[in-house]
Amino acid sequence: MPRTLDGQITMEKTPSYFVTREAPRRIHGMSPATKLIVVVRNPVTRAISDYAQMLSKTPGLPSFGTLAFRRGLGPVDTAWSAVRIGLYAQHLDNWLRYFPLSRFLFVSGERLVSDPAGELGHVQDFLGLKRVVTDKHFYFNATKGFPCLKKAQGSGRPRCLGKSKGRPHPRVPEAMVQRLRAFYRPFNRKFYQMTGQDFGWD
Ligand SMILES: Nc1ncnc2c1ncn2[C@@H]1O[C@H](COP(=O)(O)OS(=O)(=O)O)[C@@H](OP(=O)(O)O)[C@H]1O
Repeated sequence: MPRTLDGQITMEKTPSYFVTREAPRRIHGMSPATKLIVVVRNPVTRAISDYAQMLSKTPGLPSFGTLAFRRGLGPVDTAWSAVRIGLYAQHLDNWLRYFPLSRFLFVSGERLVSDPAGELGHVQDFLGLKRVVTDKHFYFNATKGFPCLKKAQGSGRPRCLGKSKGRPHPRVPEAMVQRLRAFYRPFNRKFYQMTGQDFGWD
């Protein structure tokens, strides 16, 4: 990590930290005062999004259903990373052995799309920053189907996230979606209890 002067904040972003067993111990060892921001979205949509990303890198991958369910139709395969990552309560359990809940901010991935300024308001408050980023900074880009920045820093031109963000998802049969929803429900409920936040996925 780069050195941080007084008045500066160093940020590091890696999605896999949240699900990496050794990460909480190591990060706590580096600084127990670290603030932790976790963006979570409906684990079913998350799994499909993850699969879309895998498919973009490995065309010809087996179907979503083949990977998500053992023997194609059997129980949900929690060994598959796209499924396992969505077990947020289990991952959080591992972190809470090292950090109290007060060091976490959980950002709703859904609200980050529907109300980016609102979610970033919480982020700024959590970090003890003045609310500099507001709804004035965003517009909804109908082509992209997502909010984008009105002016990117340094260029003054609008800026959307890249092609790998906000990709179309492959169609997954509704029955599979429902089975996954039912599978995640108890884990989601536990996560709502642990965080004191209802993310509205059920
Ligand atoms: N403003 C805006 N523009 C585009 N995309 C947005 C935006 N806000 C949130 N998202 C959601 O971000 C999802 C991709 O983020 P990831 O966490 O998968 O990215 S990464 O793991 O850091 O590569 C991506 O997921 P997919 O839609 O499944 O591609 C988006 O839903």
